[in-house]
Amino acid sequence: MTERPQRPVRTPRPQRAVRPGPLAEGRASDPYRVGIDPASPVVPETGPSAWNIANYLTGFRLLLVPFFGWLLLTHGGGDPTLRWAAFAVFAVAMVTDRIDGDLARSRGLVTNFGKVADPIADKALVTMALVGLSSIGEVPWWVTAIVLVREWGITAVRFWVIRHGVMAAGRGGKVKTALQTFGIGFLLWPRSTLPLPHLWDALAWGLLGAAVVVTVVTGVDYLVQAVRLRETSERTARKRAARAARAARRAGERPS
Ligand SMILES: O=P(O)(O)OC[C@H](O)CO
Repeated sequence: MTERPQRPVRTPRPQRAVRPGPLAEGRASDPYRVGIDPASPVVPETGPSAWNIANYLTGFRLLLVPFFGWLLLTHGGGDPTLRWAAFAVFAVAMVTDRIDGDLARSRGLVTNFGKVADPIADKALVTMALVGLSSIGEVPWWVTAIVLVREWGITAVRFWVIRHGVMAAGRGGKVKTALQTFGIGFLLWPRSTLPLPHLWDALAWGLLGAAVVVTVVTGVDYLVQAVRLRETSERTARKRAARAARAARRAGERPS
């Protein structure tokens, strides 16, 4: 009987390191966990779970959006009681925005999930308010369009750069949200039923006008930050280094 030739023994290939997803709570040293908000506290080595009280509050705020919309739009926005109720729900939602941010910072519950979900919840509420007010003829559609293009455009930009780092809400964004909140809040009031309606009108429109300006300015600022983040991130640096190494290898292989 002839002996079968032995098959060469294969050495196992080294395993590639698994990189956490962009929303995974990596270690503080993980370049994928870069936040560009200098005010953000450093996430500890083993980051907090995304299932925490601050993120529950963000989820609660999202759940309030359809209820708020229903209160605003029922009877074409003409029922003063429902308008006050819509205002109250809007105010509660915006107060939770403040509370969840404070809780996350004071209890070390800042997560990448929260940094992305929190602005989305704010935008959902502002979208419902402005679309609702425009559809009942109380805010011009062009104002709503400018604000929504900026808000959802910046959300898209956040996902565009997410592999390079989490672009958390900056100070300008927070000022913008405060101006929008107060402007929209006053517009939700049934002002014609109040004493001095012109005064409330002037206050509401002044605040909303300022909000629109800050909304656009901070939108441009975020865009600049996003482009800079993509150009200077560790991920881009690693890609550049790998490309340079490949080019050097190819140059070395070329016959002289
Ligand atoms: O301007 P943004 O997109 O960062 O949003 C700011 C947040 O709404 C602040 O809570």
